[in-house]
Amino acid sequence: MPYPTFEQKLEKKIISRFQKAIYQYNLIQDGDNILIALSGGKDSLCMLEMLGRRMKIHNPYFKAEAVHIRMDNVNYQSDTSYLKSFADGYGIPLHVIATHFDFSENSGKPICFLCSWYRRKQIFNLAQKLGCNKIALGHHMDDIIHTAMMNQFFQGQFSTMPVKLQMKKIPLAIIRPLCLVSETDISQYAEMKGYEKQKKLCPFEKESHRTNMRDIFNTIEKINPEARYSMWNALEAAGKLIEL
Ligand SMILES: Nc1ncnc2c1ncn2[C@@H]1O[C@H](COP(=O)(O)OP(=O)(O)OP(=O)(O)O)[C@@H](O)[C@H]1O
Repeated sequence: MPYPTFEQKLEKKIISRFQKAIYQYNLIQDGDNILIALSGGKDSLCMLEMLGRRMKIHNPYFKAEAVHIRMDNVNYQSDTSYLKSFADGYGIPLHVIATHFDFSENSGKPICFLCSWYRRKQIFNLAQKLGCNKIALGHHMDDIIHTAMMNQFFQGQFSTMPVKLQMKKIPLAIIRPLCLVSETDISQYAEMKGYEKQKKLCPFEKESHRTNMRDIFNTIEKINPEARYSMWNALEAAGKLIEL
């Protein structure tokens, strides 16, 4: 039998990490109705592919729909016809919602915060309208670790984005099925599968604390290549990965 190629090994690795997350953190159960948040970036495309492939196996048995939010007054472009046909390829209907927010709103909050808040609001509204009990977001392991670093260094808290978060007031949970997958693996996979890149990125997306954390963490990983697992274990031991 021929040795598996790099591509085959990468695909197997991503699938096995995705499955491990589903079982280890009990992210998906029989009968779930999941709304997949699809930005059009590599992470949420990969998440949709993994969920779509898993859905066909019927173990666990769940249904899924997807949503893409377009901010009309932010100058970026996503190819919605590509996103529709991508989701369609896995039998997942895509809802596209156009919305906008008021830049002049004098709340003192940064634009990225406001944009993300309005986007989340639309996603939550649609999930409730469709009777979904879960929303899947495409954050990966690096996102979760960088957030933990930011919270620790800027907020004085040891916390992060949980892999599963049950809302207190509404019957909805947020899940992050790519939580055990690294950004490098997703980038290589996206390249290998020929995922289309977004046409024009958001003009407000620039240097941020998140970019700084990524650079610092890259340096840490050069010193200790196991650092991410150490950080993950610390978050797990402190009960920061699940909020029920
Ligand atoms: N416009 C959007 N419509 C629907 N979901 C979104 C949108 N923007 C972000 N999301 C969801 O929130 C997650 C995190 O968003 P973030 O902005 O960090 O990711 P991104 O860099 O835009 O794209 P991706 O994570 O897909 O590569 C996304 O993975 C996706 O699940």
